[in-house]
Amino acid sequence: MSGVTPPAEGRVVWFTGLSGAGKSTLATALHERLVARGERVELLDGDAVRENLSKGLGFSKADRDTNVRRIAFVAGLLARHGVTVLVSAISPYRDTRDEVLAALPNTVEVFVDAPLSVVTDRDVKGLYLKAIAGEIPHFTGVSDPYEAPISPDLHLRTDLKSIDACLNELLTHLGVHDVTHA
Ligand SMILES: Nc1ncnc2c1ncn2[C@@H]1O[C@H](COP(=O)(O)OS(=O)(=O)O)[C@@H](OP(=O)(O)O)[C@H]1O
Ligand SMILES: Nc1ncnc2c1ncn2[C@@H]1O[C@H](COP(=O)(O)OP(=O)(O)O)[C@@H](O)[C@H]1O
Repeated sequence: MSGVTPPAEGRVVWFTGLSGAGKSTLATALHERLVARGERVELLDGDAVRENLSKGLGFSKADRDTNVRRIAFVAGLLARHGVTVLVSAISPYRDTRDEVLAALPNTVEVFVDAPLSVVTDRDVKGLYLKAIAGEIPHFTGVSDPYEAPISPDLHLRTDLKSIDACLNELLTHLGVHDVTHA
């Protein structure tokens, strides 16, 4: 047997919340900071995942659950090799979220939270207007459920705090002493 020590398991930081709540913004900012520190980190973002790993899936409960389980599977493979994995996905169903998080190592569940009125005003992708007009069926928060985490590791109110303030909370929670932005 060789004496190569396997890397310690990586963390999985799982961002959940409504469309437009700020998951991608915060996950991308955190990714940037961790990369700058030389950490091995990968971002699994809802949009990119749906264009590749989950291409063809829709937004029924069954399809969303499949999407979330696929993301968790890949996150687990990466984490096993010492990679920090940042997941950004609405992941609206509590039972599925709890199930996949329980099976992953070193998880941090981040509830990225802003009221529906705020995300509708932001309407980052112009989808809420269409969803409210009935043009997008099963739209989370409008015509499909979002089940908020009951006791997330971190609860970030993005309507009350700036991006920088949220990012600092994340870094503090992860125990990251940010030398690059001191
Ligand atoms: N019906 C419906 N409901 C919610 N979201 C919708 C829908 N149709 C398309 N979109 C766009 O898809 C993005 C959400 O994909 P996710 O993979 O994160 O969703 S899920 O976790 O499988 O529920 C989501 O992206 P984000 O805004 O980044 O959350 C939307 O842009
Ligand atoms: N504290 C905050 N954290 C994250 N995003 C914020 C915050 N405050 C305002 N925003 C804005 O909200 C929007 C969130 O969009 P996005 O990150 O794409 O959301 P999601 O990935 O959850 O769909 C962006 O335009 C971002 O600039």
